[in-house]
Amino acid sequence: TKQPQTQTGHQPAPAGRIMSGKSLLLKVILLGDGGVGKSSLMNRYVTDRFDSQSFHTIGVEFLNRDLEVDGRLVTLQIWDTAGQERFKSLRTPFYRGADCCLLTFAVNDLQSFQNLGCWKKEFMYYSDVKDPERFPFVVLGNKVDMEQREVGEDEARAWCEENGCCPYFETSAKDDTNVTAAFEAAVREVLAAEDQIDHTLLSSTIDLHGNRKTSRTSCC
Ligand SMILES: Nc1nc2c(ncn2[C@@H]2O[C@H](COP(=O)(O)OP(=O)(O)OP(=O)(O)O)[C@@H](O)[C@H]2O)c(=O)[nH]1
Repeated sequence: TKQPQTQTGHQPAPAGRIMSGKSLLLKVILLGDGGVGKSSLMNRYVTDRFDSQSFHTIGVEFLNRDLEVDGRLVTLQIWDTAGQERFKSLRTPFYRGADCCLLTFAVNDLQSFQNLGCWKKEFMYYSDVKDPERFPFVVLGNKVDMEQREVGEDEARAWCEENGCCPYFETSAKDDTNVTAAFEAAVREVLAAEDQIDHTLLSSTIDLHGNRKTSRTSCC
């Protein structure tokens, strides 16, 4: 059984990597159309509950959960945003300081899948991401418990490959399918991106003019 430590709030997290006690504090943000199940995924992961009557989010909310990934203690601060267009100005100020973005759609809603690119663009526009090519995204195809699908798994995986080779998870907040795996993957993506930066800095060279030279490897 899960024994999460939770905390709720409505203040933006400070930007940058900070420690919460002995654990690393990571901010992940859930984006996607209204009704795809962002709040349900966060609540399933942190409180192990599912509400079939959940209300639309207004603005943003966050919950914390402590976990250990590959021997590292992490406090995951999960930000759930309002997917409805009318709440755009309330959610975008909270994109800053995110360490990972979880782009979410519902597999029974083609439009929500087609909008993934818009969500990615919106995130990149309002966040303070320094290196867009290395920023970690994870894609979640939610509601896989529903019988009628409008988006196939292959189609979703192809989109992920074309859009930065981001990991893809088919989830159900209702049945608790792949929810833990998806959030843990987000943490691993952040840690891997940091390791890559460290590695790049270590392996880079300074040329005669004082410029740092690095060679970039493919993400796939
Ligand atoms: N069958 C099924 N229903 C789900 C699942 N996840 C969420 N729902 C339902 O879908 C509806 C919308 O879920 P929310 O979690 O509120 O969606 P949201 O993306 O947070 O919506 P906004 O707050 O408007 O952005 C609710 O009725 C949920 O119970 C799932 O995995 N399977």
